Amino acid sequence: MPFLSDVEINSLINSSEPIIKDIDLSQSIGNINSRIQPCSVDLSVGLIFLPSAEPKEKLEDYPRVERYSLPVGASVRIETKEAFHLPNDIGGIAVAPARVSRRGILISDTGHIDPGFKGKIRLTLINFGNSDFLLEKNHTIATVLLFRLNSKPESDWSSLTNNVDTPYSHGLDDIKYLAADLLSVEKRATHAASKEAKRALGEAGWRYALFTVFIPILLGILGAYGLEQLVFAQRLAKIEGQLEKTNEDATSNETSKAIERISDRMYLIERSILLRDEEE
Ligand SMILES: O=c1ccn([C@H]2C[C@H](O)[C@@H](COP(=O)(O)OP(=O)(O)OP(=O)(O)O)O2)c(=O)[nH]1
Repeated sequence: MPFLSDVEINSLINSSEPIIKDIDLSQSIGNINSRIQPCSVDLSVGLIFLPSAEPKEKLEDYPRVERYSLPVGASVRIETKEAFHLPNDIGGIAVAPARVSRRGILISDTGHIDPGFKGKIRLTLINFGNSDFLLEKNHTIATVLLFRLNSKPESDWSSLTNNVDTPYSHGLDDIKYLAADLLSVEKRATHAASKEAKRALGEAGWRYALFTVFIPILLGILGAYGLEQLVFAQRLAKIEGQLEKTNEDATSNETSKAIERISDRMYLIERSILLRDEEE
């Protein structure tokens, strides 16, 4: 099964019955940006069909655009700009171009193109990367290796489909099965963020209480009993050190333990002041 070279592909595209229509031939073979590569053809984005959170009744109800920034975890259906008009002895294998897959974009249904296939190719793209991926009309989105069969098939795509041109809805009407936000990234991110915010607020609340309530009360007690600061300076230094450590603690569990230790110390200080007062 020999693959077609750039020379063969070029002559079949430029023949009286072109095997690919609507292809941009402004860059000639030998140019890195040429649509015709050594043994393949690059296909580009034509239309972008956006799935909907709520499945719609008709294909026409789904938004279609020529430019779209595909969010992380989202999927779209793409129709190529180019249309195949393959004879019955030429088939193709569609693969994702490296520049697309390197960005974490999975093309879920690249596969074979039947000999005799007539029409545009429809692809499903899912963004598994960590950043939005810009899709735009004329951007390369698939690479197709073309091959010639060793012998003619008894039945090609055209005869399988009763020689009717591939219907517009072919490979598009299943858009209703696509999830708008495949990995529910947005939902999960919001949940994680609100959980983290609650945790942070909880810890901050404790720290705020320590600084604004307990410490002033303690200092008030010290002042009221006229005790020399030197007597308690060492203990206060320990409390401050403990508070600093509390700020650095990574988990709420560690924070709670540190707060417990500080509270115990404060209780002991308070008791020692009261005992001293009774003795006097
Ligand atoms: O990613 C692809 C792969 C193929 N095709 C086209 C060319 C192919 O000749 C035709 C049928 O492909 P396939 O035989 O793989 O699909 P099927 O599920 O067997 O048939 P159908 O799509 O009619 O259900 O669809 C696409 O549009 N997109």
